[in-house]
Amino acid sequence: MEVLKIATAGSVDDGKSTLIGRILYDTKSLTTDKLEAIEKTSKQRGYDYLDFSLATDGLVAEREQGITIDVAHIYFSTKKKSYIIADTPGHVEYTRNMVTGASTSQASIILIDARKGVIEQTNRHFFINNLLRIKDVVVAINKMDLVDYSEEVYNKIKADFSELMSKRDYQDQKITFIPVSALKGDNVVNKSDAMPWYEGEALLEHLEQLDKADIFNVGTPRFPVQYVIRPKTEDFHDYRGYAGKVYGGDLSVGDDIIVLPSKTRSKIKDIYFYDEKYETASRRSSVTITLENDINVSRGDMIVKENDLPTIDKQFTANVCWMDSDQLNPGGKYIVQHGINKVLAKVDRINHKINPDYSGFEKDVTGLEINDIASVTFKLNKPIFYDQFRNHRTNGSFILIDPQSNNTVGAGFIQ
Ligand SMILES: Nc1nc2c(ncn2[C@@H]2O[C@H](COP(=O)(O)OP(=O)(O)OP(=O)(O)O)[C@@H](O)[C@H]2O)c(=O)[nH]1
Repeated sequence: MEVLKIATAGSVDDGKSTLIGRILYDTKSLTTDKLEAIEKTSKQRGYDYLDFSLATDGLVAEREQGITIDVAHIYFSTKKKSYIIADTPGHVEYTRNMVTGASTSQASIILIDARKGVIEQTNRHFFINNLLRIKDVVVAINKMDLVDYSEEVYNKIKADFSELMSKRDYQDQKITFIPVSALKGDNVVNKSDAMPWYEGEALLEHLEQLDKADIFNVGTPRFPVQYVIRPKTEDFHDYRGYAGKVYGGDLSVGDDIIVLPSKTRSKIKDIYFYDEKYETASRRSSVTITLENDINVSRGDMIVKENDLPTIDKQFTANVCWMDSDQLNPGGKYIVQHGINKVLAKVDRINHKINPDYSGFEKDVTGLEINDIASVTFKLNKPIFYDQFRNHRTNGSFILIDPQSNNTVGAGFIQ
């Protein structure tokens, strides 16, 4: 079943927990004991409604105590899709968590409290959605019940948000505005009668009809070889299979390919999934490939289509989100982990720091602090095969590892 990962980030009390709880409740994804606990606690607190924010309370409590949870993941399914909601707090000190949550998401929900409208955190959240090329963004204007379901309020927020949209550099992003009340359930899973002026879909209806082709970057296939399979048995004497996952596009039997870095040419002979043969390996599937020619392919090599090569270089510039309490400085040495390859890299220069609220750039920066986002140029001690992040999310991104502590200290998106 298709899996859709959605990033959410919001500021305190805009109703994110209630919205997620409402989705879980209306899709019947809550367990009976959880539901009973919500009913009981809501009653004890004297509410005449169910407090759905309690559905994600366990996660919230953990986060407040500072235990383990950086990004909480919530799972539910409908008949059509499986969903993963990556839930992060929206404050500036959580920028790195937002980046982590959003970097693997295909869609995102930006929540706005109808009474407050567009606030600073809305800017930051939208900026990260742009930086990470999230294709489908839902702007959910919540608490509509508290503004008398007013079309005027909705239109004003929509107009303010559209001003933000004029600042973004990623124009392919689809933005959908939905007026909701998470508490009352208006336009969350079910379409509401309270806002007859709104002609669009309810939030979940919108997510349900998102087409794979629209939200995933489909195009250029990249196949990093994770493992070379050479069974030394009589039956499979000449067998050499290359196991890995196809990223970004499909590969088919008969495709003319090139193996990097050797640039040897061949053709795809067979594609196996377990012991079944397939004509095509679609994007994100894990398969074993065999080639027509007997050539030398090792773990860490990449199989790509002949007419569609990535950049092969020892230098690149990337937008980096710095995640460590020690500064990143020019001259600093880190390990770039790009796919399964690890290469030693040196920070050549910090080009500029980017203010994540769309207030511009800062030049002449001497170091990056935790949660900073900046354009950084790296020099590597051997070439890697990369794409621009805008064209290929997997092959255009990497993590930075501190060679001493082995900690992940940053995430990067190649420009
Ligand atoms: N009237 C009304 N109240 C809402 C709505 N959505 C949320 N609330 C209330 O707003 C308050 C905050 O909601 P939460 O869901 O806890 O907000 P949150 O954004 O998850 O807050 P944090 O977890 O603290 O970040 C609660 O009292 C909710 O009952 C809504 O659509 N209408």
